[in-house]
Amino acid sequence: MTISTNTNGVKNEDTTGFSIRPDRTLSYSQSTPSQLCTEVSDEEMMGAVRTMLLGVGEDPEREGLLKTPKRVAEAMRFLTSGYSQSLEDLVNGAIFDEGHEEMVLVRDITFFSMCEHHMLPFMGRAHVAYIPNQKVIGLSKLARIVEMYSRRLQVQERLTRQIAEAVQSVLEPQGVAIVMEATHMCMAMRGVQKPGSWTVTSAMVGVFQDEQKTREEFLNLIRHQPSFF
Ligand SMILES: Nc1nc2c(ncn2[C@@H]2O[C@H](COP(=O)(O)OP(=O)(O)OP(=O)(O)O)[C@@H](O)[C@H]2O)c(=O)[nH]1
Ligand SMILES: [Zn+2]
Repeated sequence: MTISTNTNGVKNEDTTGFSIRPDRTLSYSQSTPSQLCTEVSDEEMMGAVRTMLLGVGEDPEREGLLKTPKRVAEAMRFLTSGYSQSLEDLVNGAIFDEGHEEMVLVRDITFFSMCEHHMLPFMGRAHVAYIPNQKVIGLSKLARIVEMYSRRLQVQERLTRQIAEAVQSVLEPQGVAIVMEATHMCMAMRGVQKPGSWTVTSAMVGVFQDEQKTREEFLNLIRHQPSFF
């Protein structure tokens, strides 16, 4: 099976050549540098924030900034907490043998991540679909998978692919389809300064890649706006 990842469109050409083999579903991109995280103490992280405050010409001793290093260190720990989670713990055995073989789609899963180039946020919505091979997964677990990989330093393409790989590895379904739509603060607040631009990435596995009809059904379902909220 091959995952195709595309930017600025949801067409399905295989642009990456990335492939999942049964013997390496947890490839490098799934690995977590959690050991590195624990080697740096909170005090060291706070010291680095203090240095940054000095670097931007601020006075870390002024009242409003006294607790800022601690707050920033805590915020960074939270925003990267996905490094210390595992897929197995997250799924918690919530896989059910339902004999279901039709598409399951959880759409509009909001996510917040941080770009690894600038450590600035990018955020948007993820749409996660799969076609079961008898087994289904607890719906919230799909959102939790999105959350775990989002809470790391990322590029959107890798994030999209990791979610697809994760669903594939825990369920072994007939296919997985992911579309992520995000806006990047490093492109909005700084640099090229283009607020309002959206980046769309997709990853298609199995039948979603092989069968145009299945892919189109998925793309149609995420186009329609649900009306409840
Ligand atoms: N493909 C991809 N690029 C990203 C993502 N997040 C940020 N980038 C880009 O990473 C690139 C880094 O480019 P550099 O030239 O090294 O850094 P820079 O000088 O800060 O670039 P500018 O943002 O153009 O000012 C920029 O083009 C960003 O838009 C992402 O998720 N995917
Ligand atoms: Zn960036």
